[in-house]
Amino acid sequence: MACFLNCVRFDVTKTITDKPTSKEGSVAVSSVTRYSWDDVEALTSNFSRLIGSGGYSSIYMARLSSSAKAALKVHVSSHRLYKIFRLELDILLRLQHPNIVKLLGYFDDSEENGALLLEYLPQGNLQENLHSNSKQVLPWRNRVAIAFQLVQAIEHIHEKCIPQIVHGDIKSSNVLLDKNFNSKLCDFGSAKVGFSSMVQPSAISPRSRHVTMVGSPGYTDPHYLRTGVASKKMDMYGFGVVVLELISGKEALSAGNGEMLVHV
Ligand SMILES: Nc1ncnc2c1ncn2[C@@H]1O[C@H](COP(=O)(O)OP(=O)(O)OP(=O)(O)O)[C@@H](O)[C@H]1O
Repeated sequence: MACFLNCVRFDVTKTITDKPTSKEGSVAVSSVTRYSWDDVEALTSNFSRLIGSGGYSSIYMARLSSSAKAALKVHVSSHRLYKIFRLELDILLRLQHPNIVKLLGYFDDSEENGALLLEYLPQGNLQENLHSNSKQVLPWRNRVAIAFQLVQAIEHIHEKCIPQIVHGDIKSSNVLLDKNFNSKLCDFGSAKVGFSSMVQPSAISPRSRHVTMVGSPGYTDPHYLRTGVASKKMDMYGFGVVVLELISGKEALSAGNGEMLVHV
């Protein structure tokens, strides 16, 4: 319990520059807790329960109090991945929307290590709910609501934030579900903000032979793959694939024959 007393509470809106604001007014998370590493260990009971993992991170169950649960996303320790953590942190600090995962706090050593404390979504991600045999079949009304809520989250980052945000990795495993199966978009580690969301990345030069592209097989806009130019359209392409998954119940990329759903 001592750790909670050590937490630094501050108004993050005062520390952030160049923050996107909503066209409906200035929107930013008003208060987010900055934790020490000791706090992180205490919150997760020494990382005792892994609840998810991704390419860059591991996600652990955390407890804020005896009843309140949260999810702690610990980024893999490295200088390169620290930049992804900072990007995701900076974006989440600025976003507040019912269909976007809420940031509760974070740990940042300003060098290589970072962690995000997020609201806990007990029904896991949409991919598991659609394609795992152990899960109940998702009713049609939930599927329609999830599609509608996901596109509202996308509309918010594209049209209501200044500068605009392109998520860059819309896929069913980045859509989390709360206890009532409401959807929350997560994972802003591939996002592009403002001008950078409309330009060709520097890695894509005529002379460069190796091009680093972000994207998930089955969901990536072919135009982005051809040109490297990120745009809002790449998010809409990913959204279209998720809608196909919701309607058909098939995976974006078949584990069996590697066939892409968009080609079926
Ligand atoms: N807030 C949360 N509540 C419950 N589960 C979560 C939460 N955040 C993440 N997860 C679980 O962890 C998985 C990975 O999370 P996330 O996509 O944020 O990680 P990542 O390292 O950025 O992954 P990627 O490989 O897609 O880049 C999710 O698909 C989900 O199953």
